[in-house]
Amino acid sequence: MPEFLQQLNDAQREAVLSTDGPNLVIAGAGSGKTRVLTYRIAYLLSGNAAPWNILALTFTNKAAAEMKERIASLVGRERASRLWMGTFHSIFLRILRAEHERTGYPSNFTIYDTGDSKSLIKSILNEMGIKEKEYRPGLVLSKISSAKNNLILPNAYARDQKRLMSDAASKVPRVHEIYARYMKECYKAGAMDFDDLLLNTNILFRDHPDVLAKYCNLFKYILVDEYQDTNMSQYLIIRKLAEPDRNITVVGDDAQSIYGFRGAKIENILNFRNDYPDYKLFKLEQNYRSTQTIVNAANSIISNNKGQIRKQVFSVNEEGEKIRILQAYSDVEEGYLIANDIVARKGGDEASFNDYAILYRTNAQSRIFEESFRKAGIPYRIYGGLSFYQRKEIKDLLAYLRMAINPRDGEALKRIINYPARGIGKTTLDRLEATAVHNDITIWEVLNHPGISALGFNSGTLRKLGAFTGIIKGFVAKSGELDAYNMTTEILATSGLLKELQSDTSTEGRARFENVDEMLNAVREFCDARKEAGEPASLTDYLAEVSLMTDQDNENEAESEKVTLMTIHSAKGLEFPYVYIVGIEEGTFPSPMSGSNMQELEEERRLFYVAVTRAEKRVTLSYARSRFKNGEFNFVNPSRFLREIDQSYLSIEEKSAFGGSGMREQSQARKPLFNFSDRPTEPSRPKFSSSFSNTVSGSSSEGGRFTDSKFSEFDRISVGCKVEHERFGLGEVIALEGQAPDTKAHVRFENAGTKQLLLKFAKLKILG
Ligand SMILES: Nc1ncnc2c1ncn2[C@@H]1O[C@H](COP(=O)(O)OP(=O)(O)OP(=O)(O)O)[C@@H](O)[C@H]1O
Ligand SMILES: [Mg+2]
Repeated sequence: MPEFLQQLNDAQREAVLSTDGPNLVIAGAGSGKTRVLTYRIAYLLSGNAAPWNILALTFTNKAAAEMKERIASLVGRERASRLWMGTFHSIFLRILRAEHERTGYPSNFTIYDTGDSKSLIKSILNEMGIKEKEYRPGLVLSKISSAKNNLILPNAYARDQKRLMSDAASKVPRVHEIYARYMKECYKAGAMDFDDLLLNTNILFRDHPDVLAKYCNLFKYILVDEYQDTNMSQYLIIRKLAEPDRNITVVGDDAQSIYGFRGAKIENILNFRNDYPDYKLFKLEQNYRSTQTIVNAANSIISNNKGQIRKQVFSVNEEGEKIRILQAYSDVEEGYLIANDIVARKGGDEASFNDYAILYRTNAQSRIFEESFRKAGIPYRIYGGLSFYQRKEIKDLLAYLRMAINPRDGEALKRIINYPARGIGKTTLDRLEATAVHNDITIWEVLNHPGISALGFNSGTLRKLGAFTGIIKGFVAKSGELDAYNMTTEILATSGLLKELQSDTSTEGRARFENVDEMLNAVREFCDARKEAGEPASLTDYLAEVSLMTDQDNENEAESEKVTLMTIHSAKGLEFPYVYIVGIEEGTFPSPMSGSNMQELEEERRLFYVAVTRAEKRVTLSYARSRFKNGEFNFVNPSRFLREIDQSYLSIEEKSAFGGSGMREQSQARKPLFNFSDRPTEPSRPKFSSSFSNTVSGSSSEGGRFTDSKFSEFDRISVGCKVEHERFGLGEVIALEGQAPDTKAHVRFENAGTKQLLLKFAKLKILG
């Protein structure tokens, strides 16, 4: 037995050593599931298995890279290379490219991201005479995505009564037609969206048994991480590939299933038992990641869910600090509280910014923290959201690169046909597009068709279109010879993009230029790394890598120290010493959508469990009492999840940007903490209750303490006063109502209309 297996506990080692047959590892967070997969691969490699016979599917590219690194350190880089390890999307993209002749797609098919897909749906709606307002492209796309992930093709969709009824209920009864057209357009454009990568793999394996047999033979061992979040499409691929050897090991935790909204099925775990009745079950119970307090608190959260597989999780690490709860008056103040907290705590043991993570429910929450961190001088890195590759100038350049390898790519073409401006207007493009639709060809084919001169364009326009086509053809010709880097510099120079960017000397313009320069660096690094590893560095390879980046794969990851900001979804599988989970309010977390539905609420609770279990040493939870959301200012209630944590693991910290900080542990409080009267019942319409500040402080006098220190300055306020508000700007008080501390001011703002503001929360500056 290799020495490195000593680095596992008995249960983990058993799971690693069971190399043949189906294995299911079900275990709680931080118990070493990913570690078992990693060591299992190392163990297989230290025996007779060849790396190319091992298929390991991870949730992110980053997880795959880290695993590979670890395996290399255990068995040597040579053995660890050539593993089939990556996300479902990247592995099956590779197979679809290799087998493209069977699928009818070009080998260098493009991958449409969500933006491309939505844009295509908009064109289709336009053509069908449907208004975008009536059929929101995002909604249509999510319905198409759900169908694909359940392997329902357009014809089957049109017969699927349940889906048709659901569409009718959402007032979008023609989704099935849009779906059929969408599929056709993607195929014509030589493009696949993310779901297609899985769907087409299923179709490939279904229609070409010889291809399936080839990969079944190749993959002697199959391993899947985060199995609880696989969807139907992924499940079927794995099941097919695992035959006939059935050497399949999956690890997962039903309590961490958080992608139900995207079609992931916890039932896949139960199916595993039915599909492989001779399976071996392994349970890991010791959490190595977190303190006892964190593990116990997380257990108390998840025990509120009815639908779950019961399991033990314990920690023998130190007991650790209690879970802290910070209360802020507003979302802006929440940002400051946390920035101050990090500044105050960093130092001594807490030496590095890398040790801190801020986790939120939705990407939109990041802005407040970005601002407060910037002001406090805290370096941060942000994952997901509007990433580098979604910036306009980068998408423009990427569109040129895409055209160079696949000019049929309609979304890329529409993006750049008149950028930089070359006098090809919207009317021209509309006519080209209409002709393409009418003749069932692509815009590129229209441009290259001899009949284009008969479409009624004047000679000037024809000349401009010809020039554009010429430029793209030049790129296509070169893309076979040049590597990704040389191709990119060539395109920048010849397309006019570089000149366009250089001509804008404004601050924003310079920033755009620097971003493009940064991308050029990234392409160069990509090429160098590929060449060093003896792998191809073509434009096609580069674009595949960029398209398949997940929210966890931060593209400009610097070595420097930074606080991590990310959604809870993208924090899956990761760990940080100090974790802040923010915005724990009804209507934010749980999200407003989950208010009425038990299943969705349980998914939100699992998400909360995932968030808490990312932490090694300390968890800090925070909520605000008011939040600006969807352009509206709302008073909000603390989340029901706070009440669900066993209160013996909590401590409340009262801090405020107005000064004053005090910490009390719950054990010393006289009243239970979350026995508050404004128990949320209608999360989608949060209502304010002034009793909260008393209840949370444990006694009314402490609630009063806040009032005293903060509101005295408002004694000066009167009708006619000029005031300034952080968001609404300058205004004048036109009326006052109610008694302190619940006095409300009606303020007419110069640029924001009249607002009613509760003085104790509004942070008004009185100008006189
Ligand atoms: N036997 C062990 N000895 C020392 N450290 C361990 C052991 N098992 C796991 N760990 C460490 O505990 C942490 C959690 O392990 P791992 O990430 O594999 O858990 P997991 O079950 O995959 O968690 P999650 O459910 O969050 O994905 C890691 O830092 C890992 O290195
Ligand atoms: Mg894991």
